Amino acid sequence: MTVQQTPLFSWRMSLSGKVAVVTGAVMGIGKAMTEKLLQNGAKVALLDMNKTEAESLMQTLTKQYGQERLLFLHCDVEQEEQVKAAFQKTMDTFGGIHILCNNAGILNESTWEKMISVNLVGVIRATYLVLEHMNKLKGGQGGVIVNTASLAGIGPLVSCPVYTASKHGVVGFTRAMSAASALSGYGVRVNCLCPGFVQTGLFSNIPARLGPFSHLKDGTQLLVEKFGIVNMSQVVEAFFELVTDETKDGAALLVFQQERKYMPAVSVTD
Ligand SMILES: NC(=O)c1ccc[n+]([C@@H]2O[C@H](COP(=O)([O-])OP(=O)(O)OC[C@H]3O[C@@H](n4cnc5c(N)ncnc54)[C@H](O)[C@@H]3O)[C@@H](O)[C@H]2O)c1
Ligand SMILES: CCCCC[C@H](O)/C=C/C=C\C/C=C\C/C=C\CCCC(=O)O
Repeated sequence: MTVQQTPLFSWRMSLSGKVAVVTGAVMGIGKAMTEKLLQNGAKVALLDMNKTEAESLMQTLTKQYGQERLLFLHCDVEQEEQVKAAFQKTMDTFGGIHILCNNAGILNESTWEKMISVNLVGVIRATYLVLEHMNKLKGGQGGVIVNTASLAGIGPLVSCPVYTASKHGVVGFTRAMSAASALSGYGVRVNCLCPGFVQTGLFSNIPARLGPFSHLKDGTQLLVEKFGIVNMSQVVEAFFELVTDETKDGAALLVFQQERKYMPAVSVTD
């Protein structure tokens, strides 16, 4: 990968000509990530289940960035064959995959097994499948994976125990997978993004999403007031740092309303 040295010892990867895949790409945080990648010269494959939103987004993006840098692929991250086919189509169209953003996620404590399936199993599945293309030991060019976790990946969102579990799982998987990749020589960095509350579709109709814990909605509202709402631009800047800063591997970047900070790694061997 092309790197440029910038002050303060950070190594920035240029995105010009790089190929990125974003899951959950047509709305909310995934859409903002997609736009940031395009603004910085990447080609992007947008994977999502929502064909209607995809259609209008693709029209807008095509006008701005050109058809040759874009690909929409209808894909449910729960479906192994769809994810495999989407990566293959991206390889065939753009000739490689350098960046994977495992962003697709849902919040519904009533359908909790599905939530684990999308939020955690989906991330693991896409990671293993993309490594078939990215892993330097398998002829790939290396790359970076950024998983969208949440502040609920490092502390409890009490009204959402299973959502919390799914995001703690994403943080744990990120850290261990990063170390496994480094020790194995895959040439793939793995980081995760942990935003606070962000104004998106997921952050709406909250009481209904809490299912058996809808009676805890007032406490949730207090937590929202305590943490505040994080602007999408802050989320996107944090995401961009995790993608481009070559020194970040196994990092969990917390995004608060006023600041962003890295969660220190905890060692169990010291
Ligand atoms: N909004 C927040 O407050 C917040 C905070 C921290 C983390 N997150 C996380 O950010 C990620 C994006 O959420 P958002 O807030 O942008 O939500 P959103 O609902 O606005 O967007 C989610 C996107 O994912 C897609 N999607 C859902 N299930 C899918 C599946 N099975 N396969 C493929 N695509 C699927 C949807 O169609 C949609 O385009 C999620 O992982 C979420 O947990 C959200
Ligand atoms: C019901 C709203 C759903 C939004 C989900 C989304 O992922 C956002 C969650 C944001 C914050 C709440 C989660 C946990 C807070 C607990 C601890 C944070 C610890 C912060 C610190 O250690 O400094």
